[in-house]
Amino acid sequence: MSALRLSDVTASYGHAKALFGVSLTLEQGETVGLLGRNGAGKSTLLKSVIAEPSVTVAGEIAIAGRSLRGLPTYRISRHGVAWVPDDRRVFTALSVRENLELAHTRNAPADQLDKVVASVPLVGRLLTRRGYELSGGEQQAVSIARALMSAPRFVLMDEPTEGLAPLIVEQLRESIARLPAEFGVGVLLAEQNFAFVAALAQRVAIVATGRMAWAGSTAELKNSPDLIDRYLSAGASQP
Ligand SMILES: Nc1ncnc2c1ncn2[C@@H]1O[C@H](COP(=O)(O)OP(=O)(O)OP(=O)(O)O)[C@@H](O)[C@H]1O
Repeated sequence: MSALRLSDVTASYGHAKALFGVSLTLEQGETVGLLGRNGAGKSTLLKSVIAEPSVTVAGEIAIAGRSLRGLPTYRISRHGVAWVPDDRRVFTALSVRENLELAHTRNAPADQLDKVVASVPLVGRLLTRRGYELSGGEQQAVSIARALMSAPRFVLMDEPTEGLAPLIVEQLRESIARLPAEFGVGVLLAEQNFAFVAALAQRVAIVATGRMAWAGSTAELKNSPDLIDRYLSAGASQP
């Protein structure tokens, strides 16, 4: 089991800085919540890890002590980091099965599709459907399933519940809950939905205006209404 470690990471879009010296560790087999208001820097942190081209990153990001510095996105993916973007990016003209098969890499077991479908059952019922026929929640399930097709060590999810109905959010929660044990992955869950994070994550980090504002156990945050008021969006669901 290895860890993904961010140390003193600074990120900017051109001249505009969005992250200021952020540090965070994610172990394989655990789920960590990344909370914060709109514009706090959650997506930027995930994009920094995968070296998304719009972001310029300084500081250290490493897996098991091996630096990812300077590597392009596809190489970082080969090191075992998968990203579930907030806009889901399902190929609309392809079937769900084709969307998943395209993401099946050589390092992953031959039966990875069966394993993924067992963990994300919603996707199993959709295999012959085209991307354009899917609801937002179904697209989200496909996006998560696709991330698993490369047998990653770490999965970075960007607001998977955004805009989704409670019933499908519950199905996604059940699937995400299985991932650390069934795939051995570490899940970094960027969210504004605190109830969703609290149901899945043992630890939580809060970013505010690009800085790490607080980090600790989910249980501690649940019992800290002042922190919730200060750092989470008004109306963020509470457990
Ligand atoms: N492509 C971009 N170009 C310039 N600035 C950007 C870009 N993307 C994000 N930003 C800025 O970076 C800061 C952090 O944004 P980010 O998207 O990381 O926040 P977030 O916490 O994910 O918010 P949300 O919950 O709204 O997605 C914000 O000030 C935002 O305006």
